[in-house]
Amino acid sequence: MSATPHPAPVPPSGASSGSRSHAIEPQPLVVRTTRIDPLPADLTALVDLLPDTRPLTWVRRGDGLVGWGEALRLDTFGPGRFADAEAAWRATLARAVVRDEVGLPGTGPVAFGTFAFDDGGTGDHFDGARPEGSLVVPRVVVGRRGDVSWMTTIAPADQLDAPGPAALARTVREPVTDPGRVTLADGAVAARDWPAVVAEGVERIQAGELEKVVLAREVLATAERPVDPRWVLRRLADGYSSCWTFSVGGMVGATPELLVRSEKGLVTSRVLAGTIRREPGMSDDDALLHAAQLARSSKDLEEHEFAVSSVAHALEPFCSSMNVPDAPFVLHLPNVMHLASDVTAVLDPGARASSLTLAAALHPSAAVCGTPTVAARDLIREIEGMDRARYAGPVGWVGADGDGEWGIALRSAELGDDPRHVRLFAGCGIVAASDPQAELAESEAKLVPMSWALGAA
Ligand SMILES: C=C(O[C@H]1C=CC=C(C(=O)O)[C@@H]1O)C(=O)O
Repeated sequence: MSATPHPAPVPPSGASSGSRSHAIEPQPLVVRTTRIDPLPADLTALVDLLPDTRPLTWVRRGDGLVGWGEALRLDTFGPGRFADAEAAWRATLARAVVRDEVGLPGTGPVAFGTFAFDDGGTGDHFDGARPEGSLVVPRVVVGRRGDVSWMTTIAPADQLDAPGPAALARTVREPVTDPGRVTLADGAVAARDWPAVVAEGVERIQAGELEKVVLAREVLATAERPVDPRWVLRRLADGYSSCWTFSVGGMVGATPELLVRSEKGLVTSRVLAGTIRREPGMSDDDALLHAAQLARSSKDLEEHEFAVSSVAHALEPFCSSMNVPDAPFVLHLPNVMHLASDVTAVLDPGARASSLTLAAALHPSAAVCGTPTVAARDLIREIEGMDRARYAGPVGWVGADGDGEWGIALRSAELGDDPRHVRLFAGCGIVAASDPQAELAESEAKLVPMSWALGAA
């Protein structure tokens, strides 16, 4: 096992140590979950609890988890980034002392995680200095599921805080600030040059090297004032409430794509691929016409089929039965519509697979990489011209029993070390019939949630 644990110092608000410590054996964690009064029902209620430092978030339609502070961080590197994280999480749990008075998914010990798209196998970007995977165990987690709300406090045994609502009161919560004027600029590949990258992808597909590749681009945002992640999270949770709004390790976004949810033996994956733009102010009638056009588009249906089969194929070894819909439905979002399929399966108890194991097996699906996987990943490394970092990688949470939820970090951005700088990402599935200029327009539409959340659009 090669995870690097970062034991917490003694922070009043649970802030991270940020330093590396290879040899320190972390203290066992003491975990306590208690029920708290129902939280207000508005969408951003959970997000509004967050302090401004390194907020952890996984919320949808007002339910989910938020966390802060760092009881422990487990950083992993290279191709073993998932397996090492899983082993380190299990070892942490084996020594933990847990009192869970609620007993729902997301109560008890929880780790939020984020993983890089690429395994760091090759390339100039991978210098071994930046982890390709991180699990963060917060000091405080607040969760809500329907009308049940809870709080979990997690602390190394030698740093116990008073549990329960007192932990909320102790949190230093600065007022949420807006980033001021935000300007956008080209990233590693300029927007005007990106269609040529797509054209190269199309050519390679037409030459028979592969069937589908997902190519992405970045846009760099510079804000007048430091970007407060809570500003972005609130707006995303309000404006994209059917998506999963996340914030882990500086990656923030509102993803419509659920890589996997594993809950009490039932596995769900929402697979998306195939997109049509939704113009601002489009009438409902026009939206329906667009939806019908998307549902009939052979190019989009082909793109979608690759993604669905990659998910079904990856889940199969872990499941005793599976339902793969015959045809996709159209998912309506404020900026785009997608072809979507909800794949459901029953976990084979003999496989003993956690949600993290399933996420590792599913990643990278053809919704973010391509078909065949290795050829597509190699082409991405060769022609995309940027470091995806954690864009399009798994992001989510895992609990003590291995159940959890992992999204794909899409419609996302990376908050920089300089808090005024943000990298926004968007990618498009490319097949033989793709048109580079139309893909550029599609990527612009996929950038809308983050640029809007920043106030740049
Ligand atoms: C890669 C992205 O979207 C994927 C998910 C849904 C639809 C997609 C598409 O139609 O190309 C992409 O496969 C992205 O948003 O950056």
